[in-house]
Amino acid sequence: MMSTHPTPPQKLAIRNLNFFYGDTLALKNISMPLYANKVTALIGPSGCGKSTLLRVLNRMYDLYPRQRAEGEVLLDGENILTADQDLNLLRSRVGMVFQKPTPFPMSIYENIAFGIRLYEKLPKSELDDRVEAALKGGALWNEVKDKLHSSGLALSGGQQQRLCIARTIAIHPEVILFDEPCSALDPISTAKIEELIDELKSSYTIIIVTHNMQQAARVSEYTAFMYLGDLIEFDVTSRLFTTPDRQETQNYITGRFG
Ligand SMILES: Nc1ncnc2c1ncn2[C@@H]1O[C@H](COP(=O)(O)OP(=O)(O)OP(=O)(O)O)[C@@H](O)[C@H]1O
Repeated sequence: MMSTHPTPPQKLAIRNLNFFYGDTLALKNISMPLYANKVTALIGPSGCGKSTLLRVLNRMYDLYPRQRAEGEVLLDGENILTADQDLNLLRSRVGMVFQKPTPFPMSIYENIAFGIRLYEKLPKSELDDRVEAALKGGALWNEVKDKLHSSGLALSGGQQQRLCIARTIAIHPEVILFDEPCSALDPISTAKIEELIDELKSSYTIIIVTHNMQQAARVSEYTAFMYLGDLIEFDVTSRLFTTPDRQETQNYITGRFG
């Protein structure tokens, strides 16, 4: 049951979503809102379907045979699961940051410019400005401004993850999906990414998968608890972590399983 907070506008609305890996049903009739300019955390034990749900939101699963979704995912009211979607356009609107930092084997500058060029033809000076703005948005500019042409792979893990975030925001998405973005990072880098997520939500709608319940409690306004492909409970984070409606949620957040 939702508490009585006024609800913000929905950027995405998931309606009666089923997801199949071959014949296996991995998401079972999921319905939930994803609110604009808020951070929503997806939590639950391993294998419950968190990553699967995230991969539906930008049709990432379309890259694989025998994976399919049924139901509706409305982005600004339009169902993105239809066959006629322009998937390149969709993925530019719904960006994704993965668990392991995955910079391209090219310079820091090119890591950002590459994605922009896929969508836009800009004169050099404008491209430079966009690269700078993206690196600033990724809270990385000060650390790399004097070495833009050295390899992105030479950065630390935490810097590489911020480079990946900068690369994602460089193409001006509306939604950013984070799949356990801090699990390969040390506590200081983790704190930086969490701070960054907090800043990014003023411009983007953010969904984050995390195994770390403290992290979910710190960064998100809404939390969805999933178990075995079901959405067990969705609520305002502070409420879900203090007075959940469901016994399964209570068991999970108190560490009794998972
Ligand atoms: N490529 C695949 N083919 C078949 N089944 C899959 C595939 N990927 C995931 N699954 C199954 O779908 C279910 C949900 O997996 P998913 O990776 O979404 O869970 P998760 O909650 O993200 O787990 P974790 O926290 O361990 O990353 C699991 O039962 C898993 O075994």
